[in-house]
Amino acid sequence: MHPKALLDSCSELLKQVLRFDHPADMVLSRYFREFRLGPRERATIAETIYGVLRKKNLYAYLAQHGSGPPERRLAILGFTSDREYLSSALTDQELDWLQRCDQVLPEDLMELHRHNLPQWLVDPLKEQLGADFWPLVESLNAPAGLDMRVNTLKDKRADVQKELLKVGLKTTATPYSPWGLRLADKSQLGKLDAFTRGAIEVQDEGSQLLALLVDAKRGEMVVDFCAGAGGKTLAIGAAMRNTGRLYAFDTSAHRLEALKPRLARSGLSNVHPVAIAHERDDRIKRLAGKIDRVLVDSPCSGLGTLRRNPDLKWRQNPKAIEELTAKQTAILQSAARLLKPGGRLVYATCSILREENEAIAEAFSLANPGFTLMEAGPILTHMGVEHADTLVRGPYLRLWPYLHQTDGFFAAVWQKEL
Ligand SMILES: C[S@@+](CC[C@H](N)C(=O)[O-])C[C@H]1O[C@@H](n2cnc3c(N)ncnc32)[C@H](O)[C@@H]1O
Repeated sequence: MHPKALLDSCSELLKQVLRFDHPADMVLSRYFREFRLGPRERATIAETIYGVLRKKNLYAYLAQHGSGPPERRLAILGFTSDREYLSSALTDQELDWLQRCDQVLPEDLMELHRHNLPQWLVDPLKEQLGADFWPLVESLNAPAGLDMRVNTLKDKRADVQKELLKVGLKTTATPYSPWGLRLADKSQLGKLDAFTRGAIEVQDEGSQLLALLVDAKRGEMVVDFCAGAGGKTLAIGAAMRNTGRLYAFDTSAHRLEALKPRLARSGLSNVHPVAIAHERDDRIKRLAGKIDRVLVDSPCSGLGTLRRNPDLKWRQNPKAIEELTAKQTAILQSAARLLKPGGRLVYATCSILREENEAIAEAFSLANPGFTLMEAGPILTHMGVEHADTLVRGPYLRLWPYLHQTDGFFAAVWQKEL
């Protein structure tokens, strides 16, 4: 594709994405389904769009001084291909403006143009993190790597690693999860034999650690309350060695549908997907007091995944967070009723906000004296996770991209009294 056409595609897509009517990945997949492009062109377009979303404050500021349609100026600033290739698509005026942009020094910029966050997010993050605010910002504005979980029901991690190396994919064992492999470069895994036979699934190391906290055992009754497309369900089902009964609940039948082909690949037959109407559904009431372990991977702002979904920081707002926290409280309270005496409850999010994490857990502990908060660190150590003490803040699991190279995750664990 000629660089001029590629830049035009980026500008057109930015116009749609920056309306924030739909998630950016949805807009991109629709575009790629409509226009058949090569893998390099798709990568350039996607990275340019994500690059602009990551640095929207800065680019909008620099774009004020250029000429031509604003989306084109943003696309030029975020364009990920090499400068020579880009230059061949630009007018002399644009080249001149771009050169002036290159000369702007970070120390001359206002804070808002350096952190590229909406102000409502800056204050709570600074309060929570102090001097670590800037390392966090830097990590959130960088693209994420690609982690996989090895399905230990089918293969050993070391064997899969050797198999992938034979087809030219160099991986390293993830430092914390005993199930994980990390790819140095992003690759398409869908056609690999290891993928089609269910030996690997794409899953962030942080998500793997959440499934490890459940510590589901052979023969148990387990509920994944917000199973979605089943990322954690598959990990828990394999940990149960395909025995017992694992219910995968979700209010979205559509998301549960996406679990089915993954289940077929995984070889698991202990998983029972159930679409529920809401968290007080009658089907849940029938299971009250019968379940050994419950994972609540709660709907949340997703702000821990900004490396992969940078549009979320522009799509979320304080009102939406408030609504989410009410939902999180209600779901956790309902899910807790499922547990047997002595059972384990895990509440998790992929948010970095205290409101969706510690605040929900603290309120639950206060309202439910029959549940004892457990220390996440020793549980993870018991599960074979090295350096688990570096993954926690107090009793809670707290993962950060700048510290752990995972998405941002939170988890709290309770035991119901005997
Ligand atoms: C964070 S996502 C789950 C991701 C999934 N566990 C995974 O590992 O891929 C949260 C899920 O909660 C579901 N959800 C929202 N409200 C719910 C409710 N009241 N009860 C159960 N699930 C709900 C959403 O449909 C969404 O799939």
